[in-house]
Amino acid sequence: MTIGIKICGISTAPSLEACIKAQASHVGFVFFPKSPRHVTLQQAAVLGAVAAGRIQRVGLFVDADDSTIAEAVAAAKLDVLQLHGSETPERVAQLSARHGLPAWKALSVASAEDVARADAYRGAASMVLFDAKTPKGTLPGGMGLAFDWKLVAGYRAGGFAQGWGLAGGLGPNNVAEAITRTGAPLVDCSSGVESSAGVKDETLIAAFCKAARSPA
Ligand SMILES: O=C(O)c1ccccc1N[C@@H]1O[C@H](COP(=O)(O)O)[C@@H](O)[C@H]1O
Repeated sequence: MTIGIKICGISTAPSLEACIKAQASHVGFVFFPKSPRHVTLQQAAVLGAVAAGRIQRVGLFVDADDSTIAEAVAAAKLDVLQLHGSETPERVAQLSARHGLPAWKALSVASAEDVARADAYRGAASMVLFDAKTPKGTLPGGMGLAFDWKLVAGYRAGGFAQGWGLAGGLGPNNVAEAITRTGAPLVDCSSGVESSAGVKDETLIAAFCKAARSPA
């Protein structure tokens, strides 16, 4: 099985090139002003053009309004929407249909009940992305926090056309074990390949991608 690898929070051309060189499948551009990884429309347009046809471009949004999403899709020529807030199944389906793009729904997980919430998104989202629950008042992701992988081990993603993904606290040192223990077909990493918040490290990007293709 070819593992999907998404590196999120790309905001510079060198880090984008590092993802392509390391053969990641997706890069994420964060359209959430509270994030240290937020990109402007101008940055997104440049990065989106460089990425075109070389790697899939994912736009990350947190309960964003229609115009924010429409402007980002147009600027970066996004291939995928990643909805990382409290978007309902109806909102996910509406955005996917409006933009003609697959939509990934991120769900924060701390219990089996949180994982079961994915059922409501079958047929609406093309993928469910399980991430750790973060403390109140902090970012809803990108915090380097992991959850108990046992909760999603062997997850059956029927009804999600693109399957499912694992995020939260992944890095070069634990991604192989995470894949082996959960069977996740896609892994997503942001802070685990950074030297400081929002600053990607090209060596860590390469190490993460290599480790993800070498299950423990
Ligand atoms: O990366 C961010 O800044 C971010 C902000 C708001 C929501 C999600 C965000 N990132 C996503 O969070 C997960 C886990 O990140 P990490 O690897 O634990 O740092 C990942 O899906 C990112 O896409």
